[in-house]
Amino acid sequence: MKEIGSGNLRRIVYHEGLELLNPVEAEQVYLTTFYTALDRERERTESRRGDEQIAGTRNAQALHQRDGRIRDLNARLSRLNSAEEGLCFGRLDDESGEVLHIGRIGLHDEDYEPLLVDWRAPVARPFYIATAVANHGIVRRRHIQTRLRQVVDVQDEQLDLDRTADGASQPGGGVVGEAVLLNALEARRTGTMESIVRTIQADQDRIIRSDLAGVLVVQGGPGTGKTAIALHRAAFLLYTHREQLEKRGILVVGPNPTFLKFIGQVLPSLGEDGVRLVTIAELYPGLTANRPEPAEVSEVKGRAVMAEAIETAVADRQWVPAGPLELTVDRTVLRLDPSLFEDARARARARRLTHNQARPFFLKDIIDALTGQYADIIGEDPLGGENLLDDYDLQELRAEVEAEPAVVALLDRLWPLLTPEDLLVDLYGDEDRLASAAPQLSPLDREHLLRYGDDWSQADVPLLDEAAELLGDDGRDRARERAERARAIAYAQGSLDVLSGSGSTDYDEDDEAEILSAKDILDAETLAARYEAGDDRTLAERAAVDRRWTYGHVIVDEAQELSPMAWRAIARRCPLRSMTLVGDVAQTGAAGGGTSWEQALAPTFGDRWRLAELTLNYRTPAEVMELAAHVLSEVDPTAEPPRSVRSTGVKPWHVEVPAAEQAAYAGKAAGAEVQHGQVGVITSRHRLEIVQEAIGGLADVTVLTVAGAKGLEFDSVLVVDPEGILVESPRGLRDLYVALTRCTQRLGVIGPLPDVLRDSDAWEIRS
Ligand SMILES: Nc1ncnc2c1ncn2[C@@H]1O[C@H](COP(=O)(O)OP(=O)(O)OP(=O)(O)O)[C@@H](O)[C@H]1O
Repeated sequence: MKEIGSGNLRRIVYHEGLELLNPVEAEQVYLTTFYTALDRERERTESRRGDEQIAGTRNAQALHQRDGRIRDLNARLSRLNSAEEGLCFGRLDDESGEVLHIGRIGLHDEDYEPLLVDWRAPVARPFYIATAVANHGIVRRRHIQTRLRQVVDVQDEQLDLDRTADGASQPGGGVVGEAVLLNALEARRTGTMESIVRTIQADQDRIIRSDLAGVLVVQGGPGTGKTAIALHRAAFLLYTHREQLEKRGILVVGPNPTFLKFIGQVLPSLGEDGVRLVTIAELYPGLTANRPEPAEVSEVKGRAVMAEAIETAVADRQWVPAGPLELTVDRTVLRLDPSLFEDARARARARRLTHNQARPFFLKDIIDALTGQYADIIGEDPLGGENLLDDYDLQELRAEVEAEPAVVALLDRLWPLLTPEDLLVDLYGDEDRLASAAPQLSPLDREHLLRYGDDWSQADVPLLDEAAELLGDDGRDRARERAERARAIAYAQGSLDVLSGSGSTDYDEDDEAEILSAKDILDAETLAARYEAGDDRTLAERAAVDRRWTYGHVIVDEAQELSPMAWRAIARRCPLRSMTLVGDVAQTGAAGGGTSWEQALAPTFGDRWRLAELTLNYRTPAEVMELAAHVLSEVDPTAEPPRSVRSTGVKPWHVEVPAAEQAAYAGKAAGAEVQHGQVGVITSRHRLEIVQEAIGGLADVTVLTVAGAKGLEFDSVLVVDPEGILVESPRGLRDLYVALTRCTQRLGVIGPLPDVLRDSDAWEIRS
């Protein structure tokens, strides 16, 4: 598509006399033109794809290029399809009367002149940031509301202070497109997050368009749009740096699977794939890490000292016996001194390889020594002459030593081949090993780690990852490479079959020389290249099975929850350190999470990160935020609560019911609240089951603990047993703050009020 020059708005005049129409009718004319262009582009793309699919070629390289083109066309088609809903939503008029329409994607007319501008293009930016004071040359911003392919409303903001326009409003309240924004915020929630592309605010836009390079931390209170921004930033970065990011992709890390489901549709609705959404538990391929464990255990596992503990645990597996050892090979007794092992270990370690990579070098040293000693004994010349064995004999002896079970067992004890899982199972299962590897931990902390079994919790994942780095290839990676190679061969073979089966296809004489031959198929390098081109898995699928996959950009949501060990695992996935980390240190629930960004990030990133802050709350009504602010001031007296952009006029309600009746009351109240939309019932961990039973699968009602509710939102929220939430975790106050700030409209609290909320007259008291 033709690029539009920054700040140089094109005049687009399609129909004479448009200005005589009312704004809705005038915009309808434009909109119809855009949809015509969209349909045309779709048809063109479909027909190009059809042509590619039936095109015959006998040239192997051309075949692969064709597959690549089909993939690109598919991506283009899904982008076009995703733009159907709300294709155009804005218009800018500049001082010279030029007009620019902003949409979900860019479109051009038959002459390749720009028609509709992608919201991410630089020229679209004034739509989000222009104000009457700094208008970027724009005199009017128009918000266009559509349903299906019809314009239903337009709202104008006059940005030229000298002009007066009929029906045009001045931007107010510090927000852009106030009426449209408030409409969006008032709308009932659907249970999944939606794109905010129509109403991104100026401070959010600055973050979305911030440079790709470096670590950007976005701190903002509840509802300030951090998640929404992080996802739109991913879409922006993919658009702006497509070449760079398409190959490596973007990783989005979220707190739990429910949250990932909640946000999962935003990027596809913006026409973007190439993004992998995961929880920390999924970072380590081939493992399900869902074993629940007490918070204090996870906290110990997340501490930075565990990196040293893992390193020492690996070193401890490179064992040197305290005294001399004797081994018998074919009735010959060999005596081995500890210094032999020490020297071999020092030489192997000096190679600076991973444990498994260094192993063969260590083994070779020991076997050389054993074979030498063995040969000295059995080849000794009784007459005192030179050793009687020749090279052939020595080789035989060496083979004998290598095969000797006692030698194999000894070598496995001295320097075993280890998987990360082996290392951790052995470490957790042995008090002495733990004491040796983690002397920095107290006996109680080590007791927390002590366990038998090989199932895993989320907090184990960063430790397994750490171990994998130090141990290196344990043979599984090679097995994976072999499997990939087998896929490549199958792919090449498939191509060959297609070629040999398509004898009737026309082809150039020149192509003949390049016909895939058996020799080509056996060429590993060619195969690898072809495999890349022929791999039809999505980027997310390829990245998911490869622990060492590194991404072009990493986004972490609810980043305050990550432990130092989790940060190390994340940083490994992005050596370029191009990251966006969004969160709120006042909402930290995990015992090992951070309560200040400096403290959380220093061990991994030092001070090499930049901070952006958000202060407006788009979710929680002012009436609810006023209450939540009491809790925040207990969490951190210096923290400023985010300012709600709207109030609903509805007071939060509270009812004091005895503990035994709270669940039943919640069931009744939830039944009444569903008339207002999606209901979230948030309760303490120990009341979860009983409240779930009382709700009994009511449609549009979700029962969760605070940890499960992180990042989510509902039209109405019922907080059941606030005291329980407060006392059952050392971060109880922060948990209560999170629970109170999940609603977009209405809040009810069931159970005795904690002191921090008691004195407020913001409540409607129910009996
Ligand atoms: N510019 C905007 N236009 C419309 N809606 C917005 C805008 N910014 C935020 N929102 C809405 O506000 C709500 C809160 O946004 P989001 O969940 O991204 O906030 P958050 O900062 O991640 O919150 P929390 O920290 O509480 O999880 C969402 O419904 C989101 O769509």
